[in-house]
Amino acid sequence: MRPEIKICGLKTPEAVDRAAERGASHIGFIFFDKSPRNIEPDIAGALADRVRGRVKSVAVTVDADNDELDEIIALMRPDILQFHGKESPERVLTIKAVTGLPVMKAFSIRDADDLKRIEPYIGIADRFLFDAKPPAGSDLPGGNGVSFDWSLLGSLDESVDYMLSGGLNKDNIAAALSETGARAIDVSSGVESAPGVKDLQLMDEFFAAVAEASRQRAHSGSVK
Ligand SMILES: O=C(O)c1ccccc1N[C@@H]1O[C@H](COP(=O)(O)O)[C@@H](O)[C@H]1O
Repeated sequence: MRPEIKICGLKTPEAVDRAAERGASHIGFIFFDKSPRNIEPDIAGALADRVRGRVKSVAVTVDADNDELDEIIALMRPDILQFHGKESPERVLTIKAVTGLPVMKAFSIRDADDLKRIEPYIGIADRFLFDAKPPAGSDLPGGNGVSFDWSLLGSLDESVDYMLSGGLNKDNIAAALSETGARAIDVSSGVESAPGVKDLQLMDEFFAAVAEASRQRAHSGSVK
């Protein structure tokens, strides 16, 4: 079965429309000043409106305060909040209760201990997102185009619902799916021609690579 696909860091109508045409399940908008993908909430709202009801929109924030979240929710009207910082389980719980929105909590993974950090969030976060640790010196907690050791996910309980992220692209997505059996994937810089610039051709090639990998896996009878 084809995984859910989130295309993250969108900034143009063309890229939003192409993601929807190709069957993206989610589109993500980045609210982080230092990111080349940073976008204003009202612009993100207008972009999300193009596909509202067909593709879920995700607001990606990093330790955002209440005022920032209020503004994003009012102007963008996201379907899901993605927390990509050090938000505590209590913070996730509070924001869910106050906003009524589902929260996807991101974790950066390098070793098995990093995966243990999800434990206090089980039953609180609606989904997890596993990304790589940022390279030394990076200003960004995500969107760095680097992968982690996917075999680490083999230790996860089947019931843990997650999106696989970090350095995915058309050339490695088949291996990533085969190794992890991920039911949802997230890509940003792997479909860009330059930081923050989505490339429609690379997006097409990514969707095609996912479709081909999914066909192969169905053909081989893989259940992972
Ligand atoms: O993309 C960013 O600039 C960003 C900034 C701050 C927090 C998260 C960010 N991106 C997230 O990281 C994943 C992985 O990106 P990539 O595919 O490795 O480039 C991306 O999908 C966003 O969810």
